[in-house]
Amino acid sequence: MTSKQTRVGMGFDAHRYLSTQNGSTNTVILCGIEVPSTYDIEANSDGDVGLHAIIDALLGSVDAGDIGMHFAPGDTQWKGARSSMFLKHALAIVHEKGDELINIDITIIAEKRYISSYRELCVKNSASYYLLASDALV
Ligand SMILES: Nc1ccn([C@@H]2O[C@H](COP(=O)(O)O)[C@@H](O)[C@H]2O)c(=O)n1
Ligand SMILES: C[C@@]1(CO)OP(=O)(O)OP(=O)(O)OC[C@H]1O
Repeated sequence: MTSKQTRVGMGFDAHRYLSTQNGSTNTVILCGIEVPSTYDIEANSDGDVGLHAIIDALLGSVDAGDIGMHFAPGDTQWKGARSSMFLKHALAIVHEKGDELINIDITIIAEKRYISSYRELCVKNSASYYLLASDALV
């Protein structure tokens, strides 16, 4: 008989803000959705800090390294890449190892802009990537 183990992964990411010429039409990507922002995010990919942190947590939970080991920082092939693609890769590794995702808890630290009005959309959208009910992603 095999016993089931619960593994916990912890992820973190931080990106600098950049000024933008686009003014009020500018957006950044957060948990896969476009959020209006008067700043840009400095990144090689789409700079989705939310998904990058989750990807690190997923990879860490199954001892599969971190995001930079799978998608090298600065590699031009990832220029502007959507982070949902990186996430798909990390999830596939979790599933290949016979593990399943039960719950995600994510904290976004951003003094500007105030993002609570996007919270529900971010949760619903992120949960859809994992086929999780949105109450499993908080
Ligand atoms: N001092 C460091 C910092 C990062 N890495 C690798 O790069 C990846 C991306 O890191 P960010 O800080 O830019 O998010 C990270 O996953 C590491 O693989 C490093 O090797 N040394
Ligand atoms: C996935 C990568 C690929 O360039 O994306 P970045 O946008 O550079 O983001 P970061 O969180 O700094 O590091 C992860 C990188 O490996």
